[in-house]
Formats: sequence, C-alpha cells, structure tokens
Amino acid sequence: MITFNNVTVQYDASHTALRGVNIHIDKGEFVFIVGASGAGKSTFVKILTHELVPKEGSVIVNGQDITRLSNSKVPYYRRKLGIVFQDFRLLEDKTVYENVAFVLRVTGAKSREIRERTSHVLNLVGLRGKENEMPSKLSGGEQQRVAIARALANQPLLLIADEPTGNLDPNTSQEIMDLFSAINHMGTTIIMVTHNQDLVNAMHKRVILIDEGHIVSDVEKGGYISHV
Ligand SMILES: Nc1ncnc2c1ncn2[C@@H]1O[C@H](COP(=O)(O)OP(=O)(O)OP(=O)(O)O)[C@@H](O)[C@H]1O
Repeated sequence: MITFNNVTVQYDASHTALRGVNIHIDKGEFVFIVGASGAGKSTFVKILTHELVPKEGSVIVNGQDITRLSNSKVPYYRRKLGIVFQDFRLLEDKTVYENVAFVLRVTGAKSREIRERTSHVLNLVGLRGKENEMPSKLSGGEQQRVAIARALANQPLLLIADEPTGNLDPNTSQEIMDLFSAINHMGTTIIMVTHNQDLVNAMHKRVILIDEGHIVSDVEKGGYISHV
C-alpha cells in the first residue's frame, strides 16, 4: 500500500534528512517509526502527508506516485489520510461534535451522513455523551480521542500518528494505544512515530528504526531502546 523507492531528502547542503530510504508497508499493518531526535522521522511523515515532496526517489501510496501529484489533486489525496498530532490541534471554539462534523462538511457530505458518521466515530473512541462539550473542558486523553475520531471521520486508508501520547500520562497513553490497536484490528493501516519505548515494546508490532536518515533496522514484532 505504501512504497518508498530510494527516497532522499536534502534540506540544504548540511542537512540531509533521509538517505536512499526503501520501505514497503502493507495494508492493515501497524508500524512504529522510531529513532533519536533529528533522525528523519518527521521528514518521513511530511512526505506521506505531502507537505514535502522529495526530489529523489518515488513514493507510491495506494497505487499512486505522490511525488507527482498535481496541486489540484493534493486535497483529495489528503482526505484519504487521518492525522493525529501530539498537541491534538482541535478547534477550541467548536464542540466535540463540531470538531468531527466539520471535516465531513468540508468534503460536501450530506447532513444525514455527517450525523451518522460523527456519532459512529465518537462512539468508537468512547466519547458518547461528550458531544456538546468544548475541548478545553476535556482531559488530555479525551481531547486526543476527539482528534482520533476526527481523523477517522473520512474513513482513511491510512492513519498517521506523530507522537500521539507525548502530552499524556502513562495510564492515559496506554488507553490511547489500546484505542489505536482496536482501530488497526478493524482494518486501518497505522503509522506511528513515537519516542515512548514502553508503549512500543508492549505492542509487539513492526518497528522501523531511522538513524541519520537511514533505515537501520526493520523488525516484525520488534522493540525499541530509546537513547534520548
Ligand atoms: N526545514 C528544514 N531545514 C533544514 N533542515 C531541516 C529542516 N527540517 C528538518 N531538518 C533537518 O533534517 C534532519 C531530520 O529532521 P526531522 O525533523 O525529520 O527529525 P526527527 O527524527 O523527526 O526529529 P524529532 O524526533 O526531534 O522530531 C535533522 O538534521 C534536521 O535538523
């Protein structure tokens, strides 16, 4: 479903973020991307979200080379992705329900579909009954659940999570990881960047370690020892 062929990203003469990266990720996989600060993880994510287009190599997502997408196709490509960030990035002036419904509305979905899908994903992440709350009244874990519901609203092919537990305590982090695991069991491919070695080691999923722009290990049911 995702293939990186010989991808190199050089920001400038002294910063090469990825060096000849080759990766294949199948539909339905749960993959951790780990590595020290500056290793190239965010660059990898930015390529997938099409914030950054590598000048060398190709990146195939669902049969399409995203390094050759025309500008007009980028919004349609992005709709196939769900993205979850460390800092939640919710719309603070909108309710929980509206944070999710909003992303469906911008795609032109019909009212009934918006109602049904919003309720469905909010139930899925365990937020039934919180629809009318404002984000600031929720705990960090609940806010991340809203962000996950929003990411799932468009039934993405791929869910990308960049350090999703970075602002959460250990128990809440584990609950959020359990939620990602359940979502993956329902069939969604997940790529997660994290420094949290305890969570990675407890999951026994594929672990890709990046170091100075190189993939230095790629292990099914792997683990991770963080040196940061
Ligand atoms: N916009 C930029 N301009 C120049 N160099 C950059 C830019 N963005 C990243 N880099 C460099 O590219 C390399 C990889 O950075 P990247 O942000 O991908 O690392 P990371 O693994 O995500 O780090 P962290 O865990 O700290 O987020 C680093 O050497 C970084 O300094």
